Amino acid sequence: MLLTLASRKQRWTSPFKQLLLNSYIFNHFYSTTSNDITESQPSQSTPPPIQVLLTESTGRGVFATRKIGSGELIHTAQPFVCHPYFSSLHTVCYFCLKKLANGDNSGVNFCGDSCRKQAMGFCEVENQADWSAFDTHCRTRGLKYPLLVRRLACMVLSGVASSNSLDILQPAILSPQMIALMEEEFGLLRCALLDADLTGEKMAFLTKQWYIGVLARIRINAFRIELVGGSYEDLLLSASSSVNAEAAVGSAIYMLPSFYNHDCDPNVHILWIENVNARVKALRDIEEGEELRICYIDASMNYKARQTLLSEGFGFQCHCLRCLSYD
Ligand SMILES: C[S@@+](CC[C@H](N)C(=O)[O-])C[C@H]1O[C@@H](n2cnc3c(N)ncnc32)[C@H](O)[C@@H]1O
Repeated sequence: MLLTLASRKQRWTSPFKQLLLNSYIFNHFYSTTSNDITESQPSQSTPPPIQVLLTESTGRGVFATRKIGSGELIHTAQPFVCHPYFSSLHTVCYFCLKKLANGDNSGVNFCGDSCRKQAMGFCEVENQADWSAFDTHCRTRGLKYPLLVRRLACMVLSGVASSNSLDILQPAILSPQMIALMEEEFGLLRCALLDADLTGEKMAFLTKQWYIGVLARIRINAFRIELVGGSYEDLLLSASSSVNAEAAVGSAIYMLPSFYNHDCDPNVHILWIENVNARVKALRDIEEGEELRICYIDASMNYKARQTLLSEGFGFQCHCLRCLSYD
C-alpha cells in the first residue's frame, strides 16, 4: 500500500471545508491549562490571530488575520499525544515531559497528581500488557515514533481518544520498505495487547492499516521536544530563533502547530519552556495575510544539508527565498 497525498488533498480544497477546519481546530486544539502558562499568555476569550488556509503549492498553511508584532506570543498549544524518549523515561514526567528533580529508575514518574490523573486512562491499559518485546525492538533500532502510536492506541482503548483523531493531518508518502518495517512493529504492538486479553470490539480499530496511517502522519508532524528552561520574558526579549535548548526529552503531536509550513528563514518559532506545552512566538513583525512559517530543521545548516534533510525527512524541496539564493 502506498499512501498518497493527492487523494487527501482533494478533501482540503473547498472554502466551506476550510471554514469547518478552522472552527474544528480552534474549538478542539487551541487551549491552555490553568496550571500551564501564567506569564504573557494570550487572552483566552479571543481566538489567536491566525487562520488555516489552502496555499498555492504547499497544502494547507497558517496565515495572520492581523498584524503581529515581533516577539508576540501568538498562541499556545497542548499536545494531542506525546511520549518521552527511552533515554528520558526516568528523568521526566511520563505525561507532560517536565524534568524531575528526583526520578525513580524502577518505573515511570509523574511531576504531580494532576499529570498522574490525566495519564490514568492510557496507563491502566498500558500496565496490563508486557511491552518487553516491543520496547526491545524499538530501543535496538532507535525508533521513537512507535511509542507515540502505542500511547495513542492505549488512549483509544481507554476511551479518551478516537481512533481517527489524527486523520486530519497530512501523511507521509511511504515506500514499500518502510511499510514492511512498520508491519513488524505493528505485530509486536498487537500481540502485546492480545496477550493481555484485550480483545473484541474495542480492538477492532487496531489494524495494520491504522498503524501505518498513524505512523505516516507522525513522521511528518511530530515535534522533537527540547526544553529551554529559564523565564519566558527573557526569551521574548531575544527575537532569535536559536535558543539554548537542552537535549530533546521526547516527541509530541499537536494539531494546530501541524499546519505550519516550513521556511529556512522562519517568521515564527515554537518553544517549550518547562514541559511539552508549546508556545508559538513571532520572530519578527508579520503583516496581515502573511503566511506564518516555522523551520523544521536546524536553520544553521548549509543549503545542501537542509535540502537533503527536508527531502528525505519531509518529502519536499524547499524553494524559500533563502534556498533560492543558495544561502
Ligand atoms: C507539518 S505539514 C505542514 C502542513 C501541510 N501543508 C498540510 O497541509 O497539512 C508538513 C508538510 O507540508 C508540506 N510543506 C511544508 N513546508 C513546505 C515548503 N516550504 N515547501 C513545500 N512543501 C512544504 C510538505 O508536504 C510537508 O511534508
